[in-house]
Amino acid sequence: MHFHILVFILFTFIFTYLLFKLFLHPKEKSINNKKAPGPAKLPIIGNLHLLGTLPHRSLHSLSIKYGPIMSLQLGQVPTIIVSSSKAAELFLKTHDIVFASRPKIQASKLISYDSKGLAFSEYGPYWRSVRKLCTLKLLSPSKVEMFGPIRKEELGVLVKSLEKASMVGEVVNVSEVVGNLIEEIMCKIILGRSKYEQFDLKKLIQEALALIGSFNMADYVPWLGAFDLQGLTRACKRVSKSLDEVLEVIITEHEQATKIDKTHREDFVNILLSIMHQPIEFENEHNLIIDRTNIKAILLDMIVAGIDTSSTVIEWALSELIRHPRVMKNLQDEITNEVGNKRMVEENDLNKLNYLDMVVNETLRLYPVGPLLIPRECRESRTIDGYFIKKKTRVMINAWAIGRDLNVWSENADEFYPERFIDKKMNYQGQEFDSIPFGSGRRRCPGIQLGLVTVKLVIAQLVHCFNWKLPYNMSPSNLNMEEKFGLTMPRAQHLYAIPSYRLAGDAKHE
Ligand code: HEM
Repeated sequence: MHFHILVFILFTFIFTYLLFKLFLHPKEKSINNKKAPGPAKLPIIGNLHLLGTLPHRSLHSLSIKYGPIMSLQLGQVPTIIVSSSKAAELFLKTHDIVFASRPKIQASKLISYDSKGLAFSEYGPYWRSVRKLCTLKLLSPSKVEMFGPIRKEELGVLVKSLEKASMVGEVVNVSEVVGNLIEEIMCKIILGRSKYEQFDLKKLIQEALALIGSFNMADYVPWLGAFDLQGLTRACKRVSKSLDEVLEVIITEHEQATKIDKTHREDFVNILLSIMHQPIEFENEHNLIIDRTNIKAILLDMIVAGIDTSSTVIEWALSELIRHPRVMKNLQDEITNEVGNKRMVEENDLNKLNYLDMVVNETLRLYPVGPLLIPRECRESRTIDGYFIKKKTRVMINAWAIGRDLNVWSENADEFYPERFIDKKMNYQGQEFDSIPFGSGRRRCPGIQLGLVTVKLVIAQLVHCFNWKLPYNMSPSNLNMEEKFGLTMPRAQHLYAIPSYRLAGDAKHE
């Protein structure tokens, strides 16, 4: 019985699709507008089969054939892939407002309260208000500085445990300890604490990250979504229910603590609760009164966007430093010259460490954690560089390809060579397009400052306090550097290394 219904539905869709192709397509063509070049597509799936397991690499190869503005059909979604810095500037600066929206994806609808957070909400008064709120109240320079003691404390704990490991020559899973460190830091900043006996917050966050990053057929061939063939709809609903329960507990706990003690520590939950039920913005008579659902959606976005990003950058930087002893030595020398060898690095040392900046810029160029940024959606039909782009077209910016463009970065573009940034200062505020690890334009990352200070401090500390060598006498040049594709782009294999403590015996490290 069910089988017959399924066959009937499939035939109905295929029939509708063919009708659409026969009668609508010629009409489209008759409009004299040039489409960006792209590969031939298959019925129903379009070009989905060309993405492969590492879409940023497959799309880069295709762009060499079809050009920096390439047209694809992903299932039923017309898509433009942007693969050069010049083209990115057109989409993210010249015509930024046209491409400042996000497509609705199923995972964000189900997990992130119908996209009521920041990262996946469509462009408009709601997004503008929430963005302003997050930039001013949560991620401003003064707030980033205010959370400095949390970074210092957590990093101190890690250094102590690594010092113990170094005494016995233990092999450390660097990817795991860095991941845990960033999770601890971000959960304390966002939620006030990271450990809860009642539930496994870390596991839930990992599940949510995996679901938001997964490739869901429902987003590309919506009529297939009804069948939930990948089981992702069910998984999203289950994780969303558990996360909601957890957020309710955390918020209620904060509300009760505030009633008892007015001098509570500031974290994102408390900051947001202090403005609950208040209008946060008046714009063309749009008056957003922030409620509990808005707060939960914003908190979730901060957790999802804030944790994996920073830890992935640190993991890649340490891998490249271990692979390049010359660069590692230059960096350690710079830090020792500024800080000495009797104390740990402090946050206010960071602005004197120019070589560290270059190492971080080079890591972000080669390993942008969001290789295709977060997809954009075209808000109105527009002709860009002679190519007609229809309203609702999805736009993906291949930041990975842009950072490795031979025309911009010369023939050694694939090499880790921080010195290329000696005369090229990067501030990621939307002026440069040769490397765009934080995106650009209105939707660029609002957590740049928090991300950069965390990444720089952790890298500086770990190479200042320790020398690192690969286990089992592995040669640095043999370290596997393959990546995995997802919401972020981490190493395919965890990084393992042996630390040896290098500060003076009486050095202070708290
Ligand atoms: C080194 C660390 C980080 C990197 C490399 C990074 C990268 C990115 C990228 C590529 C985007 C998409 C931009 C676009 O579409 O143009 C983004 C968006 C975003 N990031 Fe970050 N990010 C980092 C850290 C953070 C942190 C620490 C937070 C907050 C706790 C954060 C919050 C967000 C949010 C909320 C968005 C969505 C913005 C919007 O759509 O308006 N990020 N980030």
